[in-house]
Amino acid sequence: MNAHDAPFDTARLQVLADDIIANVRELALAGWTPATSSNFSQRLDDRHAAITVSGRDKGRLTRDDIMVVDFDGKAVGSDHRPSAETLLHTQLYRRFPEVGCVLHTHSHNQTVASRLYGDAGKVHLAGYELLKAFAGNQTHETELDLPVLPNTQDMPALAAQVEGLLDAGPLWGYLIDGHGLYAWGRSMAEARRHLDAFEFLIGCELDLLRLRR
Ligand SMILES: CSCCC(=O)C(=O)COP(=O)(O)O
Ligand SMILES: [Zn+2]
Repeated sequence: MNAHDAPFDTARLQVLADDIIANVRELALAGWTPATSSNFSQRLDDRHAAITVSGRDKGRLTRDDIMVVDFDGKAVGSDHRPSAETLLHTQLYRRFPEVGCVLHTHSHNQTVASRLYGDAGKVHLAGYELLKAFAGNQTHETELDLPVLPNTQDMPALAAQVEGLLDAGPLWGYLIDGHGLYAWGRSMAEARRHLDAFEFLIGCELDLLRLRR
C-alpha cells in the first residue's frame, strides 16, 4: 500500500514506529521481553493503532516489525500477523480516546508476582512515594490495587475480563497470571512511567515477602 492509498497518515506511522523501536530496545535490554514475548502499540488516529508484528524479537525491532490494525484488531495495509494479544490493546484505544500507548512486558518480577498473587486477584500497593508516578495520584498516601487476571489463550474472553476491570474504576495496568503486565498511558512517556513504576513496586513487594519470611 502506498502513502496515497493508505487510510492513515503514513508519515505519522513511521514516527510512532521509530518511537516504539527505541523504547522497546531499552525494555528488552532490561530483560523484560524474553524469548520474543511482549507487545507494544501506539494510537495512530481515532480508528487505527501501530502495533508490533506477532512473534518478532522485540529487542531487534525494525520498521518492518510494526504494522497497523483497526480497533477490531484487523490488519490494515499489511500481510503480517499482528500481535496475538492485539485485542487487549485495541480495547483500550476504543474505550478511552485519551489512551495513546499500551505496553505489555514479561519481566521476571511481573511473572513471579502474577503467580504469587493470582489467587488473591490483586497486588495491593500502599505506602510508597512512587505511587505518585501514576497519573492522577497527588500523594504517596494513595493506595492502589494492581489486578491479576487468570490467563487464557482465548483473547475475546480475556478482553471481556479486562472490560470488567475497566468498569470498576480508573486503572493504568493489570497483571495476567503466569504471563506478564499490561500498562498504558496518554503518551509513550506516560505509559513508560507507569510500566516502570509497576515494575519497581512489584519488585519491592517481592523483596519484602522474602525478607519477612
Ligand atoms: C513467546 S511469548 C507468548 C506470547 C505472548 O505472551 C506475547 O506477549 C507475545 O506475543 P506476540 O504475538 O505479540 O508476539
Ligand atoms: Zn504476553
